[in-house]
Amino acid sequence: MISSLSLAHKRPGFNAKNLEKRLPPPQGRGKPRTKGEGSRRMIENNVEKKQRAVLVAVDTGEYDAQVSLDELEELAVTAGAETAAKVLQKRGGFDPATVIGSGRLSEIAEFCKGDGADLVVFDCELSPAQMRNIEDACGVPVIDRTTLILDIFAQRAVTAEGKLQVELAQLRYRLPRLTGLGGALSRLGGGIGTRGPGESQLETDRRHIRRRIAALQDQLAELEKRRGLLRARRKKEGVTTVAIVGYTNVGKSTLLNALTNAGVLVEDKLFATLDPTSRALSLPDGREVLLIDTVGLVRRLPHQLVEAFKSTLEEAANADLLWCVCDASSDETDEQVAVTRRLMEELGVGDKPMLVLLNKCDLISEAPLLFGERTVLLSAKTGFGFDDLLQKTAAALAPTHRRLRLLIPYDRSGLVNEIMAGGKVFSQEYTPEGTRLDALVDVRILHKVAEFVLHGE
Ligand SMILES: Nc1nc2c(ncn2[C@@H]2O[C@H](COP(=O)(O)OP(=O)(O)OP(=O)(O)O)[C@@H](O)[C@H]2O)c(=O)[nH]1
Ligand SMILES: [Mg+2]
Repeated sequence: MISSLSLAHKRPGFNAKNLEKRLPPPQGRGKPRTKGEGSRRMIENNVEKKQRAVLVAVDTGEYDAQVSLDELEELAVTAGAETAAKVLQKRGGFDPATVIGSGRLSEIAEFCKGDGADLVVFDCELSPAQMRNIEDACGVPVIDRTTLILDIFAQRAVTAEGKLQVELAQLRYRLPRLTGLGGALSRLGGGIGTRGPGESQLETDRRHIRRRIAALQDQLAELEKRRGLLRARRKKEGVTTVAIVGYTNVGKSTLLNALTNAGVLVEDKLFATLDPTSRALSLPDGREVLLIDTVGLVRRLPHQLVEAFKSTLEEAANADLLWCVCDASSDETDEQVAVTRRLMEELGVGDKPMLVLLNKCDLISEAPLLFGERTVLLSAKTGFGFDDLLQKTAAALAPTHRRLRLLIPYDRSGLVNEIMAGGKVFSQEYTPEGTRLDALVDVRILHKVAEFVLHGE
């Protein structure tokens, strides 16, 4: 234990501050441990004790590994763990057997065996063999970023569809990783990476899992069909939709709640929202739009998750306008917008009209450089910028209706019914000349009512 710590101090990349700050309590430290004991203890103590995780990233220069590692830490904390140490290793590429170099691996192994940590989380995806090799060396469960995110999703899914989607993604991800994992099944008792609906299924054989996957796909297809019908009906009824998309924890749900009293759970945590909630919102031009909250994004969102949440994200893909919310008080504002744009492109809707909402501006003193015509400076918390947001939203949406004052003669009163059916009437008065209306008229019937428009009122 001591030697691993002092080594850690000397080695660049090992976050010594974290190691010092979050040292495990002295009892039991240095006690020899057999393989598997860690997981048993984890189950016993699961309720009152947080898992202590070593977080590992390899910097191959492909992306900003430090930022990604910091985000991994946030994800681990969200999943209920605490950081025991952070390790960043610069390498030309991943080691095919163990991802990181053998020297660094034995350092981490020593740290784990000395009771410094009971979980190792890798920022990159691990192959089944890599997972097994690292697990054998460290004697504690080893998971990767995808498993971690899936675990958070499993904890947070609320609706039937959300739960099915998470279970499907978990099973698909675990299936190839079950082969030959021998001892690994014993670790499926609890803790990060093992929660969620998949637990009982995982103790049975792969065939059973495959059957379960097929059943889940059927159920989801059924739900997706229903969702599709709903979307088609909305479209037919001419409902305009605005989807709130963006990075996790930027304030999407807070905004929906502030604008519509939706009562969606808001938390200072990643992935508070997994299921789309929609609420009606009135625009200044009198139009009503449907506002849809969506699942938050993270950088390098695992492909399985995009796949799993495709139907949910399709709500965004099918919207008439996107509100891309980002956190103006973060150093990562640009990256948050970029991640969202990339995902929209992946969904094939990169060219959809989009407003960029710079939220949490109550936390900043200067307006960010990003500011422009299609940008709104906003605070979901204080309400600052709401007027601007609604104005720009109305302007960004293709006009479907026009507000008009009309005088419809009684022999054409069929038109009044038509206006009511396709638009909205604000006031109606019966005069000797006919029905006077103040109404939002569907642009598709403008030609029919043009001669009855009252000008100059
Ligand atoms: N200061 C400040 N805090 C805000 C503002 N908007 C949201 N927050 C806080 O940011 C945190 C995250 O808010 P949520 O609305 O849950 O964020 P979200 O984007 O829906 O997050 P996910 O559902 O996890 O993707 C909460 O603690 C909010 O109180 C804002 O305008 N100003
Ligand atoms: Mg939310």
